[in-house]
Amino acid sequence: MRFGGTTALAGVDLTVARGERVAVVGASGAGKSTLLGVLDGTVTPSAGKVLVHGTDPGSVRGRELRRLRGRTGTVRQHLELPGQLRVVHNVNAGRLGSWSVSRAAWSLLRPQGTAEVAAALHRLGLADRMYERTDRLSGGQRQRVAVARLLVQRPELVLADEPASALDPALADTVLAVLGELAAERGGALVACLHDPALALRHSDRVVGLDSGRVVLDAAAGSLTVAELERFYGVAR
Ligand SMILES: Nc1ncnc2c1ncn2[C@@H]1O[C@H](COP(=O)(O)OP(=O)(O)OP(=O)(O)O)[C@@H](O)[C@H]1O
Repeated sequence: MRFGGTTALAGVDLTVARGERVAVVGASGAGKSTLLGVLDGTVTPSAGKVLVHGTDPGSVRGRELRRLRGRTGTVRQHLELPGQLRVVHNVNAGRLGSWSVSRAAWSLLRPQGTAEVAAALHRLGLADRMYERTDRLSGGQRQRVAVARLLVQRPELVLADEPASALDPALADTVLAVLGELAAERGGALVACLHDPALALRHSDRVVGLDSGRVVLDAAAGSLTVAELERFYGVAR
């Protein structure tokens, strides 16, 4: 993947299998977010081939593309949750793709499927925030709303870009555990970019390390130590 004169990903050859929880690690600018973008179809690779759920996203259109996209869910680093909407609407946005236009429109007046929204928020410690305006929440609370959105979407492939960056250690563990469970519920996979080496090792089966867009580490999480991983973040302790 090239952006003008910058090579963000080069020669990446990677297969993620069902049931895997993969932590993607690497220093800032290593290509982690670009890799997730290529997987969820928001970044079109300048060369090479990507298959998601066995399909090249660039080869399908219309309903087939929407169905394919519905099977992948992403929590982004700079998530854009419309602040003026209440939490319930932002969570329900996760399943707009599976609703009719009339149901989606009606839901803005009378929120639909609130039991599932409440259950998702409860899982993330936000049970009492369902009808609050999203812009009244803290950064960490908004991050969890974005995760709740994935819980109601129920994707098979769960992609997360620093999903715990604004959270305290206990909540970071909760969110990573919930994301792993979500992928497992559909027999899918979790691919998460994580800056915290200990968190990455606790919540992944496999660690993929990027350096200047290349895969320089691909190992079982159980075979790595926190100290070894810190090297990939340029962290000196
Ligand atoms: N839309 C873009 N336009 C131009 N360059 C880009 C774009 N997106 C990424 N890049 C460049 O590609 C490289 C990889 O960026 P990427 O965001 O994937 O890194 P990262 O590992 O996710 O970093 P961080 O940990 O800081 O989020 C960087 O050099 C970045 O400047």
